[in-house]
Amino acid sequence: MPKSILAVNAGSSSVKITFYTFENPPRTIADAAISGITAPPPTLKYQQGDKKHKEEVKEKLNTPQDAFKYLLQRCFSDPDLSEVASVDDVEYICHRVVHGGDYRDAVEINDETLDRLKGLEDLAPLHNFSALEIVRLCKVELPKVKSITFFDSAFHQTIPEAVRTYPINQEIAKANGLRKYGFHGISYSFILRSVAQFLNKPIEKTNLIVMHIGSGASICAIKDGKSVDTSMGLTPLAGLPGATRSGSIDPSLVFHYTNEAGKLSPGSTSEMHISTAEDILNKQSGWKALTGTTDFSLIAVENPPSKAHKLAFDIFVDRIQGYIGSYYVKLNGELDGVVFAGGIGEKSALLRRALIDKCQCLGLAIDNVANDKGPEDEETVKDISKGSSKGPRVLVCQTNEQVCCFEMAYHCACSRS
Ligand SMILES: Nc1ncnc2c1ncn2[C@@H]1O[C@H](COP(=O)(O)OP(=O)(O)O)[C@@H](O)[C@H]1O
Ligand SMILES: CC(=O)OP(=O)(O)O
Ligand SMILES: [Mg+2]
Repeated sequence: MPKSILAVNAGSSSVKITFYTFENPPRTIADAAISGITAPPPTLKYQQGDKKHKEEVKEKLNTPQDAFKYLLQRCFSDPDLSEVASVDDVEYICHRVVHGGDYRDAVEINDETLDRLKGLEDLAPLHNFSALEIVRLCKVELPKVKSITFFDSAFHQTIPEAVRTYPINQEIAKANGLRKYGFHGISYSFILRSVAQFLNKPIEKTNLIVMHIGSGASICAIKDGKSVDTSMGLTPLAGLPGATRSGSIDPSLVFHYTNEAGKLSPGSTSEMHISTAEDILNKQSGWKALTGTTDFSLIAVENPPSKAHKLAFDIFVDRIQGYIGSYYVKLNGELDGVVFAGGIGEKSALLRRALIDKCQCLGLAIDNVANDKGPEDEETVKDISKGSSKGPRVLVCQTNEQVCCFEMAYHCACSRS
């Protein structure tokens, strides 16, 4: 029986795993995810063949490693899942890691690379910590399986110097790696490839403005198939607001917020050096601070339940509109399409309509019926532009970070054998 490849996407509040057959083209064997680790009880979503279900998890899962172990066990013990009955059936584990510093490519994990990645943990403690804890766990508990890490930041290594450099003391900036990195790159490369194919254009001639908007939200300007700017920065906090993140604010706000802000947060461990300010801006801001909910589907409604919900919606539209205007100019108006992706981008017709209405001056227009319908389950890219529109296409892309990790691992494996 061919071995499988396991792709892992660990977030601060969720862990998703997918098993694929190690063959070309790959076939999904099973998909499992735990969400709500930080807001118990956690929920399990499991899909294997036609079997699909969702359940509340009774066990206590305090960390992403607990969730990962639970998911593995759940898959290995499923009598219908004979293709992955134990670790012996796994050839590679591909881990999505948000911050890869200066790494341009995927990295195979060994003592040296793991040490280098540890050095990056402070730059994205909220994201990298959980992913690397799972990498470490795999190294100890599944020592025979090769782990490869794929970085969200790698796609943005093409961002020009004047865009990625912060105007601060450059010696300090270089010594501490303080620059714009940008994230969601695994998703952007999947979207770029899918959209270029949909538009029947070579990737290296494709110009797009892509939004990956979910609980974490960012936007990217792609020129000739390369990232030339993105809204996230040194960390995933910069740019657009999100479920619990403030997005860009005046940095001085930190010093006026509370006098506790600069101290280590009570949630900080000896390995996660998070200040109260980082904790507030990353975990206690965004939709949660404005409305009490982190669920944008309760905010993006025709009749918002409160003024605060309406304000949260309007803030999001305003910030995205600002980036679209700026990126349109950066791309010299030579734009093939504007693409919506991520949980909100793929599911909220209301957000798409409100935003495109505000960008009409760029020639963007949508077909309301196509927009309301959104993409079908198996439809990766859907065109929702108004038929008569001569402007750039408006598209929805159902992104898939897991499959992208798999494809890269497959590519690495093929090029080595
Ligand atoms: N119909 C909808 N309308 C608006 N927002 C939605 C809808 N469905 C899901 N969402 C939002 O999508 C978010 C999840 O997006 P996703 O990209 O999956 O998140 P993550 O950043 O955790 O990977 C949810 O928090 C929810 O707010
Ligand atoms: C980079 C980032 O913000 O990731 P996520 O949206 O999964 O939190
Ligand atoms: Mg995500």
